[in-house]
Amino acid sequence: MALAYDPLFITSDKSAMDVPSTPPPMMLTQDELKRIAAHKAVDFVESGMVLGLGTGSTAKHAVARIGELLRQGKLENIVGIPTSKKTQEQALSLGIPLSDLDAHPVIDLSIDGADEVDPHLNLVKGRGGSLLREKMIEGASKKFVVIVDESKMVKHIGGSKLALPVEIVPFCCKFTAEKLRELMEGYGCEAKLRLGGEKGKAFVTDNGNYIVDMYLEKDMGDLGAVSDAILRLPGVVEHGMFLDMASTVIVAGELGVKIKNKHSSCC
Ligand SMILES: O=C[C@H](O)[C@H](O)[C@H](O)COP(=O)(O)O
Repeated sequence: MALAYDPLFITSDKSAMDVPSTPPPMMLTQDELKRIAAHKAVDFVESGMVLGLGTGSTAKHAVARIGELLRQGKLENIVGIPTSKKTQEQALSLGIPLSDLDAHPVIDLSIDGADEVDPHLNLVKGRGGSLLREKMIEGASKKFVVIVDESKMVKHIGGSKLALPVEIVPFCCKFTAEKLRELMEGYGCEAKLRLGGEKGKAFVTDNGNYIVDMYLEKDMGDLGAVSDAILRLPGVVEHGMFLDMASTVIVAGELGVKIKNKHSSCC
């Protein structure tokens, strides 16, 4: 059944977004909203581009769409740089030619989901465990388009009582988790080693590392200072705060699609 969704209701203007131009459409599922945001992002893709391919339940719709356009001959000469083994598998199954950052150190456009987005377009990512490769690839991108459903929009990242993931080396992981907890104690932090690996063991990232999920009770305030402090801890590989990296965030909600661009997004 066709969705009762008005694709023409797209705005990058806050005031316009606040006043819906169409009656509320029928309820869309979260997955339908994710797909709508993903397809809108793929409109930015042009033939000949080197593309960062994101990971997760939203990004998979973008990868599928890119595969579909290639198959239809509407896109040509695309090279994809996958941000995880899972995305690599999906892209290969769709016939998307793949490469890596060694061969393509500059990426034209990356498209990926996020766990949280604040009004300045700072992100939390990595609840799916792919934050390191994502940060490397998206950080090497001329344009980074983030795709989310409206449930991901928050006032302050990391303060939602959902996890801020930190990738750490497996060596003495409890020691590093405790150091993280101590560092973030002032924010009411609980630090948990992520499980979900074989036989209930630790979750292992594509890079052979572990993840500590930090649950914070308070907002972090100076995100840059917190980021630096986390990265200074020996044993930490990377964290899931993506500060000042997104060029554009595409938010799909019940009332339409909102496009937020860097430097014109705030408040
Ligand atoms: O590690 C996972 C990635 O950062 C994902 O992009 C993020 O967790 C958002 O995933 P989803 O689109 O499934 O909510």
